[in-house]
Amino acid sequence: MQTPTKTDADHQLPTAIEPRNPGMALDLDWVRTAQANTSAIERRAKTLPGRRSVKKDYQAAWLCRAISCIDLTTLAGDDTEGRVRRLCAKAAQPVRADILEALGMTGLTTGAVCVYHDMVPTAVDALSGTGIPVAAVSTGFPAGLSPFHLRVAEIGESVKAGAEEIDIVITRRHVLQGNWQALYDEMAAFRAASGDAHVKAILATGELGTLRNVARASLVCMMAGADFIKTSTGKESVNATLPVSLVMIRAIRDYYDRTGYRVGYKPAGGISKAKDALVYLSLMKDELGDRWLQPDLFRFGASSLLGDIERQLEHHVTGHYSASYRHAMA
Ligand SMILES: O=C[C@H](O)COP(=O)(O)O
Repeated sequence: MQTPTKTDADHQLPTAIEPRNPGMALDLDWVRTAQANTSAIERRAKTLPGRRSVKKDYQAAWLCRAISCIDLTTLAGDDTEGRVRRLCAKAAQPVRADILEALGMTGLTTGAVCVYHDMVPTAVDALSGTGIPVAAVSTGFPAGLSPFHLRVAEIGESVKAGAEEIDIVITRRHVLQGNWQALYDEMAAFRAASGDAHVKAILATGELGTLRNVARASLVCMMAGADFIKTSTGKESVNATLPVSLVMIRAIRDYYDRTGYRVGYKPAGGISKAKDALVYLSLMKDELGDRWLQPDLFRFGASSLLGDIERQLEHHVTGHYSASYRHAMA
């Protein structure tokens, strides 16, 4: 794995986000021919975790890169303004100042803060002046089964409240019934309602039945203008996995090869260990190349990953874990 240098401005601050994917007409022939060879995908996925050892010296730089790609998330029924403000403070200073100083790193922030619509004004206020965007999960998250006009209206409300990124959830039924036109129309309407905001399409892959459905739904959402495709809400019983990631990443590659537009990728749900973050970064680099290692094209949707990365960075810098960490792990 190539090493990002500590002076690399790319991982100092998230890249400004512009809507980039204009979408295209629904190409049903392309959708229907999209396949996923499940056993080949699963074989390849099994080789990923142990295949690359990132040299220790490089690890800290890669972990900082991972931080810059986190959508730091709280999506709980008991979220409060206080919790969201603490999360935003953490997004603006994700790692203790002494650790960052020892790493020679400045200006490191997470990629975004991700909250429910109701918490958008609080997050926008708390992040004011930091340059960190707020991502809102809209459209009746997580099931996405509220009336269609309300889902569209919720997007408009989130944008009005200051969300610069909108994470929409698709109707799984459209995928399970192979109703690609309905999925395309839904996604296109969500894209239009988002205006200039950046749109991430949550496929809820754990509920789509097959990897082939994941491949097809990925293509349709990109055709309808999604700027990112995202695995999961974090609320399904199966969330981000490596096989699903391979399928979605390869759909992104096919879409880029055919249209010239780069769509981002966001694995979300259950990613909580620094070593898993390194596997995902390595997967992105292998399958899509360095350009997809920037926060405008890659995000982790994660509520607890940052804590583990911070502990690993502390260990890297001081050679030991804090007493509270040792106590917790004892
Ligand atoms: O989109 C983000 C996910 O909801 C976060 O899931 P997590 O709490 O398992 O990290």
